[in-house]
Amino acid sequence: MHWAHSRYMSPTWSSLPHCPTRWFPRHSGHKSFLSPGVAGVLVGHPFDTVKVRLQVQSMEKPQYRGTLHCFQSIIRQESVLGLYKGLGSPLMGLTFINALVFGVQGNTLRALGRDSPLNQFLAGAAAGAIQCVICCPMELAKTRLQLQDAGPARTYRGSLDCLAQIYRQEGLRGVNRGMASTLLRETPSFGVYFLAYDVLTRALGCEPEDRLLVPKLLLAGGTSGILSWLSTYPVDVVKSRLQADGLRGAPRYRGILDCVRQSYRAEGWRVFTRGLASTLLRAFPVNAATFATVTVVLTYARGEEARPEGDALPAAPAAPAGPALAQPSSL
Ligand SMILES: NC(=[NH2+])NCCC[C@H](N)C(=O)O
Repeated sequence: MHWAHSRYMSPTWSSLPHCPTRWFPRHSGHKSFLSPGVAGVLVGHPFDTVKVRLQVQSMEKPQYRGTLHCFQSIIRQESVLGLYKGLGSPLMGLTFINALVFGVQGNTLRALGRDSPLNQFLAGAAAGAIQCVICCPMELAKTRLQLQDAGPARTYRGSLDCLAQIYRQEGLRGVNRGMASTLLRETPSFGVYFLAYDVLTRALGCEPEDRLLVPKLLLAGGTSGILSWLSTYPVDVVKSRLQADGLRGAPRYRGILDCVRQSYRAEGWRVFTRGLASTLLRAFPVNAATFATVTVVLTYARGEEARPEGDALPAAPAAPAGPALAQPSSL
């Protein structure tokens, strides 16, 4: 794979205005708010609720026997709406998060200059770390609402009420509970997320004129989502436990290491795989839709911007002398 031959200079690529990054150009931030976020959240949230319930339940007297039993129990005891508890939080946060993620990734890759596997990972990791500013409080509210009892006994009336109560009682530190574990989860996983997408779209030969482009983007996006969740899943279990801690009684954990130690002692290493099946069932469709939509929309947007009013696309400059460019999979 000729990383030295940037796909920025490929004929199909260079007919567009200078696009500093392979997928998400520097200005993609304000464009990538066009995320398919709402559809993805509506499809994925039930799986996320099941994941959180399985991650946090105590195995001393487990309420759920597994993924399917958890789905059935929630629907039976809380109706389908039980699967959508805490929905407001990701709905409010996701557009900002996706705009931040794709904007930071594109700008960082541009700043790093060379498109290489390491830089793809680093640009994704930077995006993953920065979006934690929104992701952590968003997931704190989501997790607590997904776990709280229903009815008048419920602690929080909604996501904003949850964050407001926590802020009043514990200040900014409370609203950012779980920030360290969120950073530990998101930074490497977003690096894997974008690197995997880059490698897979090249391997699949994704090109603008490819009639199988969208199925290939969906496959690459969904697979990248699964690989990214697998890469740091045990940290996600710890994060959920820390963000749920104290919801029903006195806090149990003194931090990440104490949570790992207590969880392992009580339930063995399998505790760090709780809810994994539901997570992977969610990860594929949500990320397939996210990556495919953002890539196609931005490619179209770039094509539109490149086309001067009424003129044909500028002719691609002759390929630079030297070895033939590797067939780029860039769009
Ligand atoms: N924790 C991660 N795996 N992050 C990367 C994927 C994030 C993506 N927005 C999702 O919700 O699936």
